[in-house]
Amino acid sequence: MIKSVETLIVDVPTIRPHKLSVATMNAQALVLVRILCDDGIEGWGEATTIGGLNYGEESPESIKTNIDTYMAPLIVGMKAEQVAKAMNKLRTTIQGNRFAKCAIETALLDAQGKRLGVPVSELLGGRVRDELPVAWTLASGDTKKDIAEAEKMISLRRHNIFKLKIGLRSVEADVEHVLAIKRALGSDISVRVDVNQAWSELNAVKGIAALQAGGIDLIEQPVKASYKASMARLTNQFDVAIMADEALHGPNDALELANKFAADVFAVKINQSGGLFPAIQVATIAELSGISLYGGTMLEGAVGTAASAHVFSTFSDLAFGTELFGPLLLTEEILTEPLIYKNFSLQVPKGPGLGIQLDVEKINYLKRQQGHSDQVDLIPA
Ligand SMILES: O=C(O)C[C@H]1C=CC(=O)O1
Ligand SMILES: [Mn+2]
Repeated sequence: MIKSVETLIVDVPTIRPHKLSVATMNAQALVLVRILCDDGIEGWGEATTIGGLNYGEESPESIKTNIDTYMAPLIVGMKAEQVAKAMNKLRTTIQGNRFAKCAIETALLDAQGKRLGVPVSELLGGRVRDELPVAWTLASGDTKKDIAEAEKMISLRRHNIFKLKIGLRSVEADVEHVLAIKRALGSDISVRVDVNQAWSELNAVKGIAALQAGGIDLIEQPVKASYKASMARLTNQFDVAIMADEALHGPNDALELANKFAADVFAVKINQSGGLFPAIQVATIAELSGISLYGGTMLEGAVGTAASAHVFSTFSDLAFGTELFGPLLLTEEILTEPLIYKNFSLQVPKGPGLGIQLDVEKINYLKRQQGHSDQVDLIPA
């Protein structure tokens, strides 16, 4: 039986300012969910947003409040081993709130995996890989610093795929920045861009043409999420892969984008999809439509990253790899044993459930005290 659902917010500073077109992040707020079951098993889940409400329509505070007030009472007392039934109750009773639902589904699956002695990946159909290639996002905003950061990552054998956050400056300035980095890193290194919806279609045509000519491999969400026809025209016009990210809020969007031929690649995210099973549905729609897959992140900490890794490990074709670097952007470790990054990849945990152990003392020390939401360290773009 599900005995209790606890939520807490943990604010963790980033290792450097992370500059996106929508916000500059100096910290990440992890919303952690702990579900206690009457068989003594506990499960952990996590939701994160990017820049409070700058990126999406849920905030860390809304996730916590909505779980505490509306979701927990619906599932407390239900059978903990009936994860699908509990999630069905939440999904049929509560509108939206994909991130909150994802955190709860993660915690229930973590507990269920521990109960059955199997990794979450096996509850999702089974992993086909134990390692996931991991891109790093260069987002200092400074060309020289980004090149130095990339070179360091390559020499550490931590990352050989780099994604650059652009869209704040003029198209010309951004293209110059990206191509300077591509030239410095050479042809063996994959360089991609994420525009985070910042371009008009006209700017996108200009920018993508120049980036394609300069050897860039992937263009992520160049225009607004709602401009699906525009995404379709860009996908049709250019050889370079166009990826949908913010346009993908779960399986229904995936179906619409696939039907409109509006992307070459889907960035699958467990939080944006509304949970681990909906994320798998997004991937299934992609696979059935000939769309390539990329394992995305909402800059989750260790719990959400481990959960994402279990999901992505089930994808047979992960042509563009993943960007599961969230924990590496944070200054504090919240696991007793950190996730393992080596040989340009993240190892998918092998133990029961998520296969991770939370450092509860550390989490208690870091957790936001009630009424201190002003701790969030955010600079709007
Ligand atoms: O992809 C996004 O839009 C969000 C996120 C993922 C990596 C990163 O730096 O930001
Ligand atoms: Mn993106």
